[in-house]
Amino acid sequence: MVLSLRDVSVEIAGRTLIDRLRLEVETGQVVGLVGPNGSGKSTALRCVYRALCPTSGAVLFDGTDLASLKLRDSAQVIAALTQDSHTDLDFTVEELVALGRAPHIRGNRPLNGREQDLCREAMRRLDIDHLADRSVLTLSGGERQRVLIARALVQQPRVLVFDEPTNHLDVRHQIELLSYLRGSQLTVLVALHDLNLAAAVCNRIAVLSAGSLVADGTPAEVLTPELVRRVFGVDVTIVDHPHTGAPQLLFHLDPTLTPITPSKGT
Ligand SMILES: Nc1ncnc2c1ncn2[C@@H]1O[C@H](COP(=O)(O)OP(=O)(O)OP(=O)(O)O)[C@@H](O)[C@H]1O
Repeated sequence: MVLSLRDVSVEIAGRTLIDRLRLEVETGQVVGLVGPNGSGKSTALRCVYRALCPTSGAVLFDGTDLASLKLRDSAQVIAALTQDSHTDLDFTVEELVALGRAPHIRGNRPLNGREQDLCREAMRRLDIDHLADRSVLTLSGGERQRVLIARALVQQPRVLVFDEPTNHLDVRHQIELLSYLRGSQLTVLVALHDLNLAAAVCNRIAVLSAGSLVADGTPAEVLTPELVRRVFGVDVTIVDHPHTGAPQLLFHLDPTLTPITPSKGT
């Protein structure tokens, strides 16, 4: 087990955001974290990439409590793409991607030839090689997201922690990214809102609701109409994907929801 969340709880200002979360991620698996807004997905991931310390419980990497490792050592093995990833500094795309090597570099050593090849390969894979000399400040949301993903890949981590990596990406780049993650043999813990993408890419899906784990299993085990109704409050019909057999959710629109109109006399 490469990554193991053992009864992780997070309390902030007297409120329990995560309640005794137990989650295992095996080497080479893609594990999806899904749940409604505010259910605690980002909070759980923050404990893994160490932006937060659990109030109780522990996150183990290869059996070692992450809290006992230097930040630099854990950054060598865990790379994160987060909701808080900033790109508000005037770096070029090439420079920002190269920063992914920072945890592996002592002092001001320049990237060696192998590392430069790695950066070029990541930029090619993420379809941003043509943007290499552009300032990241001038990029579109999807281009910026792809730069941050490339930076995480050149870190060559043992575990990738991705918080909504498909944000801003058009459908082709979403499919390319998730196909890459699925085929890469990388160990990935990824928060996703799109349940159909989660079903297509994840070996396992863990479902959070109000800070608690309410289901954990294969997509077919977890994504049932009952669970989707109970956790997300929407009705779905579930069919098997004709090529892969993965569950696909067909959502029912709610005909009782009507537009908001101003009340008379206001
Ligand atoms: N620093 C904080 N202080 C107080 N409350 C917080 C803090 N960080 C998160 N929360 C609250 O904890 C809950 C879980 O937030 P979190 O961002 O983990 O949810 P999420 O499942 O990632 O949501 P979303 O799908 O909207 O991104 C939310 O109600 C949020 O308002």
